[in-house]
Amino acid sequence: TQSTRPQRLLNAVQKNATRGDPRSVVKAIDDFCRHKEWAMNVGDEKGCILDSVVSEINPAAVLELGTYCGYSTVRIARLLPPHAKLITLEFNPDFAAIARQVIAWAGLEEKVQLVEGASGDWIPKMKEQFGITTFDLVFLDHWKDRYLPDTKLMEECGLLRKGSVLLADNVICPGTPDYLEYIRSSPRYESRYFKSHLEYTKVEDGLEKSVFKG
Ligand SMILES: O=C(NC/C=C/[C@H]1O[C@@H](n2ccc(=O)cc2)[C@H](O)[C@@H]1O)c1cc([N+](=O)[O-])cc(O)c1O
Ligand SMILES: [Mg+2]
Repeated sequence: TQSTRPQRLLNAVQKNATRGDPRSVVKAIDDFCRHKEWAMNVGDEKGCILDSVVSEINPAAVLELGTYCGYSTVRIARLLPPHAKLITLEFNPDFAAIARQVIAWAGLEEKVQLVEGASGDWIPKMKEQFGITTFDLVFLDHWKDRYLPDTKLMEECGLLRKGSVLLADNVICPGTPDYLEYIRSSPRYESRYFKSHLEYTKVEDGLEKSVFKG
């Protein structure tokens, strides 16, 4: 049977990365996507911006929307302090199965809770299911038309506190125009655009960092 791209990406990790070494897992995926098959990971260039935002916040509770193969999950989790938790939501069970193995290869299972299902269903259940009060950081990288409804849902569910940071991938390419319009015009957020490039290409893309004012 034909393998899928996520399966080939996992094979590249298992072949080229060292177990328990998150940096080598990140490098193996970037090498695979740059030289073998493009895949929609945040990538190394935008990944460095992600790293700096995570390190600046030093978050105890992180939510990632859109795990895919677990590339950004590993990038974020490797920087978290002990006892910090990253909850990552993945809708596609095949992607989730691959991501679990990538996260395990990096040795980060203790810090990551991968939850299968739709963000719209799970966001309202975060508090009761996972004992979350608020998230210090949310990384949005799932379906682009879900960024805005899910942000409004997180506000309504009281999952954001004064100072919570939303970091959104792909605000230029593929683009999230309704989200950008909302977040940049809302008095409840301080937003800043980090110009970069679409992963593994020269096309412009960037990350929007938005701090919730409460
Ligand atoms: O489309 C993009 N991303 C959509 C990601 C979607 C992921 O989020 C999951 N999800 C998890 C929970 C949900 O509720 C819904 C989906 C989906 O099952 C998928 O794993 C994209 C596209 C390009 N591109 O160049 O075309 C570049 C990028 O960086 C991108 O992120
Ligand atoms: Mg993306």
